[in-house]
Amino acid sequence: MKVEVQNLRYSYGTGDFRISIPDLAVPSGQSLGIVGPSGCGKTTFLNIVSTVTRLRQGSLTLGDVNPAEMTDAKCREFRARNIGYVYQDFGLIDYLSGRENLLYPFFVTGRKGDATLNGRIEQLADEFGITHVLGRKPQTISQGERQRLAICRAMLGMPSLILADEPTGNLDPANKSSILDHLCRQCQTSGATLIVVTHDRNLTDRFDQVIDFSDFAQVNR
Ligand SMILES: Nc1ncnc2c1ncn2[C@@H]1O[C@H](COP(=O)(O)OP(=O)(O)OP(=O)(O)O)[C@@H](O)[C@H]1O
Repeated sequence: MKVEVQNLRYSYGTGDFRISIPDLAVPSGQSLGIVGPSGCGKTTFLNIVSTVTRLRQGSLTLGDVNPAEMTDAKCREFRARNIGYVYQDFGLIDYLSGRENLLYPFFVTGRKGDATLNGRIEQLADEFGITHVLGRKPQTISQGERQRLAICRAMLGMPSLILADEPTGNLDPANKSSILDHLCRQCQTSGATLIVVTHDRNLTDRFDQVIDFSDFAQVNR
């Protein structure tokens, strides 16, 4: 899914933070790495692209869809079908097992019982080395295992866009590299567009383009 942004301006109701992006495009199937200091708006941008944060100024186009023309309910459905999001804090639900966490987003689309989906869980869990945590609750597994679970959840529905906020932040250097390679490879195979926020500039050579968000943000402190 092609992601295109033009003349985007965003600020929160409180605070001095402002972001302004004149023009940014990620062609379908390509990858973008976002770098920049803490607080420069990387997560804010992912939330706008995911349609969770509604844009008030400028335009965002996802494939041939303009989210500004859609209701919140339509955006929610669009998101569930087309976008996988690896949250910075993982966003796993404590009282659900690993497997239930993977399936949770599919309640929205009614695909929870889908046999293909269940088969893909086994395959992804094997590839990401988390088969042993599928029956366990998030608080009983390691940070790195939680992170890999969150990545698998984002990839499970074969979305055409994957947004990942520091997806390797809690992993050791060898795992960082291999998990990111894996994420990029999976996206290449499925043709998904990938946008990754990272603080680690050693990892950015994998992406088709890299943008430093300090060029876009204004923060008065
Ligand atoms: N809900 C909110 N209301 C007001 N200000 C906010 C809100 N969420 C974030 N901010 C501010 O907006 C700015 C950008 O935040 P954001 O989380 O997008 O930064 P970031 O680049 O992802 O940071 P980090 O690398 O630390 O995760 C920060 O100054 C933050 O304090």
